[in-house]
Amino acid sequence: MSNGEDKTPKRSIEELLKLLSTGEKLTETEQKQMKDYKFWKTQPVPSLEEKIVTEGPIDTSKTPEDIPNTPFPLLKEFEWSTIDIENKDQLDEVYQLLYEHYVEDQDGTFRFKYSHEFFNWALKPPGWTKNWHVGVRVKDTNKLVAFISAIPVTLKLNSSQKEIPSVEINFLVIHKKLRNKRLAPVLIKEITRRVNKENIWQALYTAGVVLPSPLAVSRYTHRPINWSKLHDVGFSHLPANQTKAGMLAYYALPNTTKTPGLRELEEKDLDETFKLFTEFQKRFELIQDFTKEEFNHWMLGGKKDGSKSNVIKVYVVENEDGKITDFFSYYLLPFTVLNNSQHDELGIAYLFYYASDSAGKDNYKQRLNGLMTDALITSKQFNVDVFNCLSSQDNSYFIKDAKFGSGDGFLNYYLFNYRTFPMHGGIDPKTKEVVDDKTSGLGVVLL
Ligand SMILES: CCCCCCCCCCCCCC(=O)SCCNC(=O)CCNC(=O)[C@H](O)C(C)(C)COP(=O)(O)OP(=O)(O)OC[C@H]1O[C@@H](n2cnc3c(N)ncnc32)[C@H](O)[C@@H]1OP(=O)(O)O
Repeated sequence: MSNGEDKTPKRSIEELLKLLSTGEKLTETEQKQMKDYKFWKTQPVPSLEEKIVTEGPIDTSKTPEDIPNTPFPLLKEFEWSTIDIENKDQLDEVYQLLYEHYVEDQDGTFRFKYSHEFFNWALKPPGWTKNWHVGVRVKDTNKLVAFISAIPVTLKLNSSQKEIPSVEINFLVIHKKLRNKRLAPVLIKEITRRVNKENIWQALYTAGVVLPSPLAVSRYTHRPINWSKLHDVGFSHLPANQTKAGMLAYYALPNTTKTPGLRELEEKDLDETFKLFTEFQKRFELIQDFTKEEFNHWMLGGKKDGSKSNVIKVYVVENEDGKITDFFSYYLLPFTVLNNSQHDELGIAYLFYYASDSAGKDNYKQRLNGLMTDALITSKQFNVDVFNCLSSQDNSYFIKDAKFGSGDGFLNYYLFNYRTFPMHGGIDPKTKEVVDDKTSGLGVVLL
């Protein structure tokens, strides 16, 4: 390290990704056996060693009437609190809890910089209900110390073409001081109760930790956009045989996009883009079966007043005949950087949904590479420093060529109360390396 450089310990970019995958270590958790999952072994999920022979729901015995009307008991110091995220103060409390406790960063240097706009997008898709934004408070002080959320989704498995009314579970968080006290199972049971009461029996969720039992595993990859800033904040180290100038040159991107007809999505494009997307999604084994209304929500960032979203960015390609042939989208969720003299924020983009009518054709790989390079280029104007994507979807067609590097964070995908055959998550099951040019089974993107 040269004189005058920041004293922040240098983290490899791999460690950044680990951080983004909520800091779980695969090797430790992998060793845990089914009998050790005291909570999960009681739940309707496939066990770790189970060979799936038929797909379908696990427990079909219950009806909403069988489900208790009252919340699960909590220790007497705590109480349940349904969070009204339309109330600014309550939304602030969720923000604060996630800001301080969601990311497992040992020295507390990096934190997700959520915004109200982000939550309005993530937690309020069509059909959302306040009842599924579940908090736990300390009775004495009213302090919010835990949270879990569900949003309604319809899932579809290519194998059966069956629609599965479900929820997506996300933003499970417990205050650091209340960890390892078995509160997570109580939160999970309570959200299950609330969802079951609405006659929904399946859920999709992802986690860095290995639980019984992942239906697929994918890997985080990241593409430096502003390498020198990543280096400044300690995310990227300089490889021994490289110079800073060499790294900058390697990751340099043009200022203008290359795909003819590429432009930002406008509301008038939504119908056509939705059709293109729905067709494209048939490639994958597990998808969210979006309604038009849901698609509009996710693409417009939940904005109803026609103003532009600061969270989700969507671009379409319109050909010479005025037809939408491709689109891509990514969302922005920056990190706040603490204790750094040069930077207080790190811009991070996450690849979201995309589609191309060249899928399955000879030029598909080339087309996708062009589109993703354009995605990287467009992201510069939103101060993105690193662009992330998983090895899911068709991402292995461009990850390597577009200079995404593999992180050591992995993301496990789970279905609650449903058995499916294992799906390809874009990595080699043995080496865990991102494969080349192979459609994964995963057509779902969770925030
Ligand atoms: C039909 C409707 C169904 C709806 C529900 C569907 C299921 C939804 C499932 C939730 C999907 C969430 C999706 C996301 O949001 S994934 C993001 C999770 N959040 C974080 O990583 C933020 C930082 N960490 C924390 O806040 C805590 O460490 C959490 C809250 C994660 C655990 O708190 P804590 O560390 O204090 O532990 P405990 O003593 O209370 O409890 C220990 C038990 O909890 C099991 N555990 C640990 N981590 C997870 C995890 N990420 N998913 C599921 N289970 C998990 C663990 O194996 C053990 O069970 P078992 O090993 O003994 O069996």
